[in-house]
Amino acid sequence: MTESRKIRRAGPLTYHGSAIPDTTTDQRLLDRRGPTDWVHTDPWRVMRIQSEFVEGFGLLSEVGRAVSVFGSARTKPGTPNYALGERVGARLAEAGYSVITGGGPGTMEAANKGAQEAGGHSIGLGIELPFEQSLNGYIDMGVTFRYFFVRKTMFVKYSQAFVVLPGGFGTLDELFESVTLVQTGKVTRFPVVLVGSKFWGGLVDWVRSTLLDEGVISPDDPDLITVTDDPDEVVEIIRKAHVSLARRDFELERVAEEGLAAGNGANGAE
Ligand SMILES: CC(C)=CCNc1ncnc2c1ncn2[C@@H]1O[C@H](COP(=O)(O)O)[C@@H](O)[C@H]1O
Repeated sequence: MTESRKIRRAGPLTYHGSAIPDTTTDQRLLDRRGPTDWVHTDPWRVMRIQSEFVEGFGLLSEVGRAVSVFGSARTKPGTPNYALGERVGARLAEAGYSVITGGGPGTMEAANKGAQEAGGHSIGLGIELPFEQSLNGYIDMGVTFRYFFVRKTMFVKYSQAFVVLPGGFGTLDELFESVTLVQTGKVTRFPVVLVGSKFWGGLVDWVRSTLLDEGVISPDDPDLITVTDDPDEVVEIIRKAHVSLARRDFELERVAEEGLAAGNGANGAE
């Protein structure tokens, strides 16, 4: 690829050829080996971070029910895991969920493709990376973020379940961040479904044995994750979890209303 054809997306900006900066926005914020002028500019950077939140909220706030699908950026079309990603995207779309991915290649592309071809709503939340990268070609609504942490907020805020296909460090990061948010009660309606029992089996066994044996997680914690090989079951697990969470909400509301009616209303605090 010639220099002039290279592009890099950073938020609403697209850099071409020699205009592509040597570093990414995240590197300039986080990498302290760089020049120290960041000390003087960070307060201004906050405005840019804020604008990414505004843009993300603006794009996503009217998306209905949605599921985020994660998985390897390196999975090639025509492989079993790519086909699995397509089927998962399609089943979710058929069940009425918008499909949100990281907007990149591999399994992200597969899930977007499956969702789009099934007539669903396909969303990509891309990230500025040090090498050339654009959103995959199966996205109806996309935004490219500069900051990883802003993008991650969007996945959690605008989806009601996480589905995780086989992947590497990025996928593991997204998996464990979501499980931690559920474990600590930061999100309360979040099934986390791993797809591919052969790939995930070793990790799940390790969680159930080593982590439990060492006492570093609670006995119920392994149940925060469900594993399946069947895209239909992915949808079934998510539906069931949402129904039981809705029932729980209804029950909590009923108890609160009864309490109020009996004159013991507690003051809710944010
Ligand atoms: C060919 C290549 C490496 C492209 C990278 N391009 C990417 N574009 C968008 N999201 C990404 C990318 N790489 C990693 N991610 C994020 O991290 C996860 C995949 O990381 P990994 O490949 O499993 O570790 C994805 O769910 C995605 O949210």
